[in-house]
Amino acid sequence: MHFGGIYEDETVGKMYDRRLMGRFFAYVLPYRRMLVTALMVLPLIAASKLAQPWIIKVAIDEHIVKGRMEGLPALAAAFLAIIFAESILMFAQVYLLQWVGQRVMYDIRVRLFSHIQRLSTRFFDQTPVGSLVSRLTSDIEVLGEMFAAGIVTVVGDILVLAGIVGIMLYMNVQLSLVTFSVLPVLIWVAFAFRKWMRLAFRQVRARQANLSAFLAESIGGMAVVQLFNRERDEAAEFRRLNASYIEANLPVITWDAALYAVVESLSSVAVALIIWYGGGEIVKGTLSFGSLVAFIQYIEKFFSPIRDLSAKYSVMQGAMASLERIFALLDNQDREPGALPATDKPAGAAPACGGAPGHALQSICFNDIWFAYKERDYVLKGFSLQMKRGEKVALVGETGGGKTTVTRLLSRLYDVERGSITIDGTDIRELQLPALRKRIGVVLQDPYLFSGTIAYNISLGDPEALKRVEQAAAVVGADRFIRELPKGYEEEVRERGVNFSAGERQLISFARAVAFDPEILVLDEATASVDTASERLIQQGLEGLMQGRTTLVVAHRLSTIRDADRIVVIHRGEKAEEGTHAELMAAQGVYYRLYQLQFKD
Ligand SMILES: Nc1ncnc2c1ncn2[C@@H]1O[C@H](COP(=O)(O)OP(=O)(O)OP(=O)(O)O)[C@@H](O)[C@H]1O
Repeated sequence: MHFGGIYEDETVGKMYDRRLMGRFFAYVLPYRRMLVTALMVLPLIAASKLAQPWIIKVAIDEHIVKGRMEGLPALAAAFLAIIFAESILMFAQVYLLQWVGQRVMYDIRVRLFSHIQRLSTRFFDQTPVGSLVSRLTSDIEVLGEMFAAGIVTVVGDILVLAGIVGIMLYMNVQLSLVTFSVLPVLIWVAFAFRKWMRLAFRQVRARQANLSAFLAESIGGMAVVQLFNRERDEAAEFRRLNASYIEANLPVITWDAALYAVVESLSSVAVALIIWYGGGEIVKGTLSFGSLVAFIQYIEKFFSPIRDLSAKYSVMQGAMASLERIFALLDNQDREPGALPATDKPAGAAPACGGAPGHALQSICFNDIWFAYKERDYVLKGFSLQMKRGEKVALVGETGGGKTTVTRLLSRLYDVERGSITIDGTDIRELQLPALRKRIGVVLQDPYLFSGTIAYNISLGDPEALKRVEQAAAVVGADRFIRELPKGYEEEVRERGVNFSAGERQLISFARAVAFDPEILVLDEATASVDTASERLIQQGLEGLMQGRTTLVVAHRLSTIRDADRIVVIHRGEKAEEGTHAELMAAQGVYYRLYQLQFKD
């Protein structure tokens, strides 16, 4: 479980990665017009920032010092107008950038989700759901921050900085050089802090990942935690992870605060230098008073983007790490299997079940199939089974024997490694997945219900199935309890169907299978036992469900088994016995012993 280790490999990348940004840019490209508009506003904002101290300088030097009133109101008005224009431009720029950011996030989310939908069952076996959810949510959110935190406006900041340097040099070269003497220190500090911050961030993100993974598991398994009185230990573990997260944050806070303080005091030093040196220049008459005031204002405008640098830096770093993870997922090619061209028929796929494709005697044929989830660890070893159209075959055997696996292979959640499965003589690997899955209706061992109405859960939004909802519910006998619900078919199902009993959930999932009207039915009976009344209901439901369909059922209830046309006993991935209930009982083999075991009471 979740004690100690790091759950997710936390990659803390570079601040800027050309390759990643190049790929990311492809998503921004469709919105280039908006982006360019936002960028075009940047020089205007920079100009208005630069103009303000200049107006003050003119007001002081040309009017206040000289005692000339005329023109002063006009200057004040110009100052106001510039501030007003700047705020409008800022609004436009922030809005445009955020708009682009939101669209880009939307597009990446859609792309990522449809990519995930096409990944194979094996991929989902190996990937924690939590990590996929965070790819689609928090990782993409971080990309949005890149727009929100004004990374793009760094271009604007650079314009402002360059403009300030230019204007200061124009006003007074010597004073500018004196002021700029703090710059080497500033640059050194910024670079040194960046290095330290990067290490600290790595820790923070790793521990944050631990914390989220722990939460996902612990909240997901809350019922177990509560039933086994594990709250105290879970809380202790949470405190530990939480504390280690805070601990990792402390250096970041320290560096952040220190950077802020250092930049702040350097800017004060610069102001002090201006007053000391500039004051002397005024006395000597080589600098105007207005220029001195303008100098001080420019210096403040010079330092403020530098102060924000650390925040922008951390956003960029987070964004690079997120991009890395998002692209890694997009690059994952572990797709659901496609259809093989008929000529590529795998070896060993001879139609051993007899008959030519199209009119074979057997409906379904498992022909010497081998399969392993993990390399070489075979779960099925040369399993064969033939089923006639309309036949009802039950798979039984001890737990872990491979029964469910047989059903998964039939609907191609996984592909067989050796041997073949044919339906009406055609290898299922030659069929397109949607075509194959349209023919097979599957009832899973643990029926999964979505949040939505009952009608939605039966039809899953399929228009054809929707027409058959009530009829399907009636066939499996689910209509009785549904009709008693206050809103009937429109009753809301909460996440995973928690507001329904296990038996009701099963009946809904039976109705779902019927609504899709498949010719083949695969039924993995729930192992959980239900009370006798529900058992009878479910039994009746099953009969309705199986009517007229070729059915492969993983059976746990002996009542289901008894009237199966054939029973196949699977033992450690191999067929141990096959026959009707009566035949197998008479043989007194594995089935007989299983039966005895279950009925010994
Ligand atoms: N997704 C998976 N990844 C790895 N191993 C798996 C996976 N699913 C099943 N197995 C393993 O394959 C074996 C067969 O599992 P399967 O579910 O087919 O058994 P079963 O006969 O249906 O059991 P039960 O009666 O308990 O449902 C088991 O040993 C199981 O641990």
